[in-house]
Amino acid sequence: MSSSFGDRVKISIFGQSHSEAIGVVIDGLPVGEEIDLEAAQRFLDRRAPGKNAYSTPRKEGDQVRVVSGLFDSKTCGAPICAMIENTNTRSKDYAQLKDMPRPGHADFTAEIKYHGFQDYRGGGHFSGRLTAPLCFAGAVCLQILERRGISIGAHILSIHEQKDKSFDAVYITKEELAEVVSKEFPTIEDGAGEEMKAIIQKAREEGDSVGGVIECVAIGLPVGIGEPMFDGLESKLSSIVFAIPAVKGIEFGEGFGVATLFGSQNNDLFYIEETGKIKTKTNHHGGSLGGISSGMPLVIRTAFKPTPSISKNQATVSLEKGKNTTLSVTGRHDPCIVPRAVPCVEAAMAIALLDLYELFQ
Ligand SMILES: Cc1cc2nc3c(=O)[nH]c(=O)nc-3n(C[C@H](O)[C@H](O)[C@H](O)COP(=O)(O)O)c2cc1C
Ligand SMILES: C=C(O[C@@H]1CC(C(=O)O)=C[C@@H](OP(=O)(O)O)[C@H]1O)C(=O)O
Repeated sequence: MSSSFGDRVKISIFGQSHSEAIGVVIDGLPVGEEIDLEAAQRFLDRRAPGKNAYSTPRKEGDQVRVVSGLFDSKTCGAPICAMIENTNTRSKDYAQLKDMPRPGHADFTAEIKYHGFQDYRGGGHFSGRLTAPLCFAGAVCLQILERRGISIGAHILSIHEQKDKSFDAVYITKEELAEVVSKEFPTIEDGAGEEMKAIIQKAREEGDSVGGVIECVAIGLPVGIGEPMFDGLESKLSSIVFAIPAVKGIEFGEGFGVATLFGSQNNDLFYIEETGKIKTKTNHHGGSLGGISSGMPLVIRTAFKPTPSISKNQATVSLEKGKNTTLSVTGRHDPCIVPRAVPCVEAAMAIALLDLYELFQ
């Protein structure tokens, strides 16, 4: 399996949902960078399962243990290795799923690809649980980026058909980002958040699940981050964001909306600010021109599908018997992935941006 990302700052994620531990090795970080492990832990806590009614009931402390790579709290040139124990596994929930693949999950494709040798318990290496080490790596990268004047924050833009307000793609500030990120249910408008919680609760009661969209933004980027073709901002960010399980779409700036605009509507017009800085009046391009940062806020929207494991009866097959059958998934599942995935998208963006920033240096 290939679970590594990055050219300068490289991460490699290991473990399975029900193995002894999961973790990440981070290589190529700039040296002498102080890493506040308590702040990193707080970042991970935003994703941790088992904390509220719209999360899986599986309770994990997600305490990170850094076993190497920091000396006197600073990056020292050696790779950081961080481990997170799996403490609350219940593998019996998965006994029948080896034979009857869940519609929408990776059971079927993993079974065929790995000839039945894959660890199917808890989704194995395909589990959303693997976003815990992704968040640790992201938290480390975020701290380094903050020191270079770059801030990242995300919010829930929609759940099912309920929408929150969008970020102001031109004038979004660091303070606004910090405020939304500090919320337990991160929406800009609290009323929209309450409606979303009710939608998730209803889906859960009906044995169903819902999806949604996360909007994430980076501000303070200098002009020039991103390499040609395959290593442009869009390419790099898409590649890491699609590593988050259940992501099915990503948009930059106006995204799919550009298809219905005229050039005169979509072009972002340049002007010179009093400071002498060149900016654009609008931000349909979402901060990326030619895959290179323009200095405007970098705006992405990520679509998450509804959680595949639901208790409604659904058609599947028995692989052993070679027969059609039906399945109602039991066990502990998120009725909606989106609320816990907010820091995952921030983390993915931070890792990709630090990797590209180090090339830009
Ligand atoms: C934070 C997080 C939590 C998730 N929780 C669940 C879950 O409880 N049950 C489930 O079936 N899928 C869950 N998923 C999604 C599956 O892991 C994912 O759909 C599956 O691995 C198949 O991958 P794909 O959807 O990207 O194709 C979660 C994903 C994330 C990011
Ligand atoms: C444990 C986490 O989420 C898990 C993600 C997940 C999946 O299929 O992705 C399925 C469930 O696993 P289990 O059946 O072992 O409880 C979730 O609880 C986590 O995010 O830390």
